[in-house]
Amino acid sequence: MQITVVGTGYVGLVTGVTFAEIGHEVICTDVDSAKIMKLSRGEVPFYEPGLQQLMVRNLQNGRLRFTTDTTDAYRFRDVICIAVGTPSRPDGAVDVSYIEQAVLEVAKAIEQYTVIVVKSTVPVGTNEQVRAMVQQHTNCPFDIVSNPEFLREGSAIHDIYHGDRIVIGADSDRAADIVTELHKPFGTPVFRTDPRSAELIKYASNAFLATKISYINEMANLCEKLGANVDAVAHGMGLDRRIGSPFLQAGLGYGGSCFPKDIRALLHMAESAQSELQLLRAVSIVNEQRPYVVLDKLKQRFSSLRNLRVAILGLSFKPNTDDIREAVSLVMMKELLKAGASLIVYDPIVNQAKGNPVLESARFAGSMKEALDWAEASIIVTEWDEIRSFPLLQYNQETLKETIIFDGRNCYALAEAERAGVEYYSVGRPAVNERQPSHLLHS
Ligand SMILES: NC(=O)c1ccc[n+]([C@@H]2O[C@H](COP(=O)([O-])OP(=O)(O)OC[C@H]3O[C@@H](n4cnc5c(N)ncnc54)[C@H](O)[C@@H]3O)[C@@H](O)[C@H]2O)c1
Ligand SMILES: O=c1ccn([C@@H]2O[C@H](COP(=O)(O)OP(=O)(O)O[C@H]3O[C@H](CO)[C@@H](O)[C@H](O)[C@H]3O)[C@@H](O)[C@H]2O)c(=O)[nH]1
Repeated sequence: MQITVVGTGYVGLVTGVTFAEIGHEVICTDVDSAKIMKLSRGEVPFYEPGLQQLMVRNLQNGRLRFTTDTTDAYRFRDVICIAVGTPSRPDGAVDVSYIEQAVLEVAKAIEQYTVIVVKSTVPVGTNEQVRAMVQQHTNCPFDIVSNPEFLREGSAIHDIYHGDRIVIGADSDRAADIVTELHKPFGTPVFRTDPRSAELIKYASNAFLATKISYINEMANLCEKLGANVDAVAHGMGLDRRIGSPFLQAGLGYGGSCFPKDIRALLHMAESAQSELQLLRAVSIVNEQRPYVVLDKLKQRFSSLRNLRVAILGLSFKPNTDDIREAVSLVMMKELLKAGASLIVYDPIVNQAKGNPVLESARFAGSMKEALDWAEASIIVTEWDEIRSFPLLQYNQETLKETIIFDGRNCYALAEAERAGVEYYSVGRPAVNERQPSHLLHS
């Protein structure tokens, strides 16, 4: 099929490249001309494992191309997928202006029956609004299909090939058949429904996953009071197939470009519809407290954080991505700087401030060792493989002094910390080699 993907961010680019890989003729377009130039040269502007290789292969075989020319991109296509951003407004509502702008350009350009697929995460009712907008600007026949995306950053290619479902929200059987056909080579089960339900499935799914995370994080708080181990609790719970083990990893909570934004959006949608989502409100509050749970441990250990040298290990909102949107590392750094601490940061991929004011106030280390050499306390924020597999024994041996470890992602077994003789604080588990509060280390 002749496909166009609008927006070359994490979703758009991965979608375009994988559609080309399964045999479609794909054009990707973006308003950001610098990005399009970069992509045309075969350079992926962000870090996503496996994407570069797949993209270059499809550029070379001619099934994939990039352009800023919207007439070229929209005129004679079977399917146009919209994958532009839908950020939060200050009140939590979704800013759909990028969708509106993209759709307007599509409506003005199409010259044959076209299926317009909305892949972006959009509030319930948006697909209907989009239909009305397109109708006003074209006499061409068209259909709108809601087709929310469920990929995760860091494992996006894997997720596209091994998805649990493809949701198709359409009023037209003809359009739903085309979108089903489009995805057929992936072999993923298809669920067809109406557009409003499809739109809500996306938000309800993200909110449910976030609920699992906040639930286990509250259990972690309780474990600390009762002397239980949250990793054992999560494991034992997850063995029940009705519960399942994914998304029960306690820690610093969820961040990223989706969960926080989508939960704000769902709360806003519910409020506008005079429907109260009490559970989801609590999920969000629990999540906002997570960085402070670990920061409080630091405050208890050191009576003052002033001039304390702290290493932040991991900056991205999760491993295997360079995305720092709503990353918990930024909240923690801001609070530590406010308390007068000095920071060194290390992340295997995020190695510059990217114009972020919080990151600009920290020193970047070129390696874990450099960060540990300098720091008196280390906070594990993102569980990159390199960070989680760093031998605990080396924390002290490398530095020839004691580095107190605050592990926000429970990367190490408690027995390992005991064996290594390190002073180790994690989440929802007893402390190892706990010492009394002191100023000594940084006096
Ligand atoms: N990031 C994820 O993992 C993920 C997963 C599932 C769903 N989503 C949803 O998918 C959507 C896109 O997310 P993202 O993270 O890929 O966004 P992104 O911010 O990384 O990229 C969006 C791209 O759209 C481009 N754009 C904006 N207006 C445009 C227009 N009129 N024409 C052409 N291009 C335009 C921007 O320049 C940018 O390159 C959002 O609704 C998001 O909630 C994201
Ligand atoms: O047990 C867990 C699992 C995740 N997280 C955190 O939750 C956040 C989100 O993680 P993840 O869901 O793996 O990454 P995303 O790329 O944000 O993907 C989510 O958001 C996307 C955008 O909507 C959806 O498409 C995906 O299905 C959904 O998983 C990260 O900060 C993780 O550290 C935990 O704290 N504990």
